[in-house]
Amino acid sequence: MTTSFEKTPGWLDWYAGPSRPEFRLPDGAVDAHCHVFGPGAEFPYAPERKYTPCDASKDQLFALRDHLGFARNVVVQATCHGADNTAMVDALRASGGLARGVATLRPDVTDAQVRELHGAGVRGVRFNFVKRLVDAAPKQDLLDIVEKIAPYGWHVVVYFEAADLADLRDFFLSIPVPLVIDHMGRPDTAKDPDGPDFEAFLNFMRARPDIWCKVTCPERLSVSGPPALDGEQRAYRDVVPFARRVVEEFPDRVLWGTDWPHPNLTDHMPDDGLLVDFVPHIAPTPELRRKLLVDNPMRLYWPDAD
Ligand SMILES: O=C(O)c1cc(C(=O)O)oc(=O)c1
Repeated sequence: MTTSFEKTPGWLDWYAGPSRPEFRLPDGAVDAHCHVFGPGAEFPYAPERKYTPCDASKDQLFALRDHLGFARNVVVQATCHGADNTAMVDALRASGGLARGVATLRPDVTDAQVRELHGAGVRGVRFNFVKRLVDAAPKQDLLDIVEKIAPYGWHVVVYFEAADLADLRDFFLSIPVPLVIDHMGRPDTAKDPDGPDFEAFLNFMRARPDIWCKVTCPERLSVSGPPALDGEQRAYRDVVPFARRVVEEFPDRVLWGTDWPHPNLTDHMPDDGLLVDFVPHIAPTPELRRKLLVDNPMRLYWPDAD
């Protein structure tokens, strides 16, 4: 049986034929936030999904990895697959150890299932608080999940909007495993990077030494652009001061990734080669770049690698 899906109206497909980055990634660089979508005919999208994407397969992801010069991927379960981690796990298994994963779990997940995911390369669970992407889960359910993953040394990836941090902060701090924040907690980049809102985010990061941050998604966070298209080397300038503050204050707990295939962008689809060229602007020294792209993700996802 062939299953076909109709993309959400206005869906922007990932950028075909990205440029080769001018910035040469350090050896062993990890794309620490990316997704696979389906293909829907093989790995159907979840009935409870809030969007239906274009397909973005593991082979296409691995081709992008090689083209951009990354060595490894961290594949984060996309919400369009709900808690069915099959497509993500299939990518991990096909990667020959070059991909780790972050899963979505339900509270009734069994220890045997967590163990199997661990064996496939999953090292974290994602809790999503972005209302346009998921319906809210009861906090107790999330804490029950934490109890099940903690023995495996996993972390919790949290995705939330800046405006919700004040309400979520105490809950986050009650989670007894490391936390990884998606997309810098989605700051409003029209505001002052030195103002009280971003300071509240930085203060949250200061609250515990095991809170990590992905300084990702300038294409999502930028208000004034310009977009990473047509060779633009000064893309998303308004996001730079935010990301740079995080990288400079927390050099040992920042991660970077492409966010390919960039779900739910509505304005433009970036050239991923030019997105890689954004990195030196937020991590201005070779040492910061090595930490961001190699040392930190390796410590979190491949701690046993040589
Ligand atoms: O902002 C988004 O729309 C988004 C969605 C997803 C997902 O659907 O999993 O993941 C992301 O990292 C970002």
